Amino acid sequence: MSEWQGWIGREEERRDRVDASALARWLATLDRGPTSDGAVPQGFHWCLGLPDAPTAQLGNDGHPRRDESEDSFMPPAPLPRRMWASSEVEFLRPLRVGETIARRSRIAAIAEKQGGSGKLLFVTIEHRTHADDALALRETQSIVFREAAPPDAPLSPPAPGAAGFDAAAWDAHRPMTPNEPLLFRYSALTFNSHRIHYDLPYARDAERYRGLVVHGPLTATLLLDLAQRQFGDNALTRFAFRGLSPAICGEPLHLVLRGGGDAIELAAFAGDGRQIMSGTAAT
Ligand SMILES: CC(C)(COP(=O)(O)OP(=O)(O)OC[C@H]1O[C@@H](n2cnc3c(N)ncnc32)[C@H](O)[C@@H]1OP(=O)(O)O)[C@@H](O)C(=O)NCCC(=O)NCCSC(=O)C[C@](C)(O)C(=O)O
Repeated sequence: MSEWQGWIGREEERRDRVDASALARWLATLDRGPTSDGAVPQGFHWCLGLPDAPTAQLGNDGHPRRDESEDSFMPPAPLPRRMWASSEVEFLRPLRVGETIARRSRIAAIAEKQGGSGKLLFVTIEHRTHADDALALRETQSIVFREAAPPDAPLSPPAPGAAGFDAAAWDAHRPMTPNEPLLFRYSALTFNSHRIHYDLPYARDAERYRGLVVHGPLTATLLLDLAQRQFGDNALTRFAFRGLSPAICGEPLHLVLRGGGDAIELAAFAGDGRQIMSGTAAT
């Protein structure tokens, strides 16, 4: 039996409210206007039910410390470098300003794997989000913990090559460059104090990234935004994404999609063609 068996099934519940001011800040962060019907655009749910551990209880990476205690929801992964690996979201009904949110989360699986980059520990969490007592969203999220990088490890991802990105194969393309203010605003919106997103010496020296890392849910939110510009606000019934390689702040990011109906393909690429994220969705 895995040493993690006792953590499977552990649950937590967080309560929140869809707040008009938070929504206004989210829309400003994404450079977009409100929806025509007043509902909250898809992607905003990642700003709800946030971790609120006191600052004194944060670990070296800026996340709430993970330990064996009864109040710790996340298992005490011995691997220090945390990343958001993937998510599968089902949108059952749009959220509206003023609604009361209850999100129940459950540790569904913990799996050790050997990856090309070293030892990996995947923690899979199932979330159920109710808005005014109606089930509005289901999400299965995977967080990955990676082993420490030796202090002289080459910075990752490798410096951009020259190949370039080809937009011709896609139906919609939004080029952009995530910058420090965008990353700061997204960290603030999600109350995420993970240092890889704002502390360059830490990101480079402790975790061996080439620069500040763009949040996985921010890239996913930008893809959802692209899809909603194409198909309409709250048009998607499901969205799944997988982080393939870190996006670096200050470097070009190409957000693309193609297809329609139940066969929408989404992706994010770096300027040199390195794929950052893959995704699928359906209307
Ligand atoms: C995760 C890395 C290190 C693995 O890269 P690797 O080369 O070591 O692994 P691999 O050899 O490609 O795969 C090994 C195994 O892992 C699985 N696997 C591999 N990748 C995934 C994935 N994404 N989701 C689910 N499973 C995955 C893969 O299927 C395989 O399983 P198998 O042995 O059973 O066949 C690499 O893919 C990578 O760097 N991805 C980018 C992640 C990223 O940039 N996330 C966003 C930034 S971090 C963040 O936003 C944080 C936040 C918001 O602050 C916060 O803490 O919550």
